[in-house]
Amino acid sequence: MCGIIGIVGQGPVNQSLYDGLTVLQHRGQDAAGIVTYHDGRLYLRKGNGLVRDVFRARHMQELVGNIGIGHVRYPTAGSSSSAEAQPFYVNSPFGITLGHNGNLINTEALKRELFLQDRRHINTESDSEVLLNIFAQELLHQQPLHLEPEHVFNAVGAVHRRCRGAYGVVAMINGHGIVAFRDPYGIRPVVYGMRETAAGLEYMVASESVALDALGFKLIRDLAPGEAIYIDLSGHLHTRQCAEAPQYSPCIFEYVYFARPDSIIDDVFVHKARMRMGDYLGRKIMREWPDHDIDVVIPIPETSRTSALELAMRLGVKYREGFIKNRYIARTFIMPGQTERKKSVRQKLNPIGLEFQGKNVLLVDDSIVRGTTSREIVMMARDAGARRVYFASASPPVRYPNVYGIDMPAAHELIAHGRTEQEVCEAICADRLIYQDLPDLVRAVQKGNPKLARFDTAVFDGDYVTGVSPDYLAALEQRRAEGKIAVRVPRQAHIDLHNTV
Ligand SMILES: O=P(O)(O)OC[C@H]1O[C@H](OP(=O)(O)OP(=O)(O)O)[C@H](O)[C@@H]1O
Ligand SMILES: NC(=O)CC[C@H](N)C(=O)O
Ligand SMILES: [Mg+2]
Repeated sequence: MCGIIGIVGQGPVNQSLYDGLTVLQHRGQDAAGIVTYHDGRLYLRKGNGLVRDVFRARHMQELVGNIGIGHVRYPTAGSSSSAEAQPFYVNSPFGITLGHNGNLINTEALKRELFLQDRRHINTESDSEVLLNIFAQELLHQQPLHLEPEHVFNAVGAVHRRCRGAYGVVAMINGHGIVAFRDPYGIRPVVYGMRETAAGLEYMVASESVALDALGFKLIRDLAPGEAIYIDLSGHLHTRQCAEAPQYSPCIFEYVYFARPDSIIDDVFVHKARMRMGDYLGRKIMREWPDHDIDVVIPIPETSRTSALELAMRLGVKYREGFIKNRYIARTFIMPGQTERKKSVRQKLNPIGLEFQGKNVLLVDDSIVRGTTSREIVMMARDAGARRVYFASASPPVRYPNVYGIDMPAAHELIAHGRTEQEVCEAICADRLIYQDLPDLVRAVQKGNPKLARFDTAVFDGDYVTGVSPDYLAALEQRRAEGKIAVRVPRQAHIDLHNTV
């Protein structure tokens, strides 16, 4: 899950882009990038690391201009190499830079087309570079001498026809403006807003509303699935539905884990959705285990806190922050590489012994994916003296790969794949395991916006909104096993094509 941002301002945007990216950091920790435009030139800085590590004062000073875009990356294609950090750049037509959140599922076919039909060279394994070139090629097809919104929207329409998969995109067209769009299913989120300044109105697009809040922008609305927004250099805003048959199906995992709780996505407060997840899970426990002997509910920080508190209230059981999180360790799940993830769980969380000693504890997490966290944490609870360790997951068993921008392309990595709930319980060494039911998860989100008739719930039920062939999934599994997807590349051990130092 990456984070994207774009600002058309009335003054320098470098600091606002930087600040916005730090607020979106939870969506991608592996690489970050900003590109600005000033007086006919683009200024790009990108590299591996957290936002605070990638941009030094000397870079910030060089990122001049009143318009720019930014990206934080969590790789789901190619490798973690800085050559695949975003925004990507292509020089024709106009000079376009692009940041992408999501994942394409027809990358290889598009890459072939780009070469055979358009003689375009793709220099990395990143699907985002392919997406950029498709957009660029389609813009070129419009043969625009003077770029009009019409041309931009036609190009986005063609992207929708050619690209399959998930994409929330922000792109900057040199000398013209910023365009953002969402795939026809709206799998990945994109919002936009505005800020009034003494010099005039400024516009911003971002993956999550929390980035707008932090910069003092007022949320206008989400982009609809398939819709594009184009803000030109003089600050005029244009929007257009560019897809032929858009169908709202946002990714439900944004609500479970990815998004910040203080964001509003597709008119649903993430915080409230998580509260309802906790409440519904509490009701399930009361239904199925009315004579439970839980003494205390303990969340596994960070994300499960919201749902765990509601769950405890529903059960009428004490809620205690029994694990303390080291605030300097980042999110574990989005780290590339299982060794790094595993090590981080223990570094990140430490139990407060007295909350566990002699008690039957119910540990609550938002999800169990690979089981890295739950396995370790159950053991830590036992080591801390718990009598019985029960585990509850605010989402259902994750049994199927994700192909839309979450790095779980292979079913064999998922602890619940091919296992019954009882077998997962045994695998994580818990005394009892309770999962949320899928209809309850859907209800928890949908209650915030009843107009959302469908979600992408593929990781739970294998129903992919874009359709995915078994062959494609088998090939992914194979490529992952060969270490070819989101591969961890040692930092500094590569050479890349374009980057400012
Ligand atoms: O079963 P797993 O493969 O371990 O994945 C699931 C865990 O990973 C995430 O936590 P993470 O540490 O990434 O972020 P958080 O601090 O926001 O909870 C998520 O909240 C679960 O705790
Ligand atoms: N998580 C994402 O959104 C990843 C974007 C893109 N597929 C990449 O790997 O860079
Ligand atoms: Mg967690």
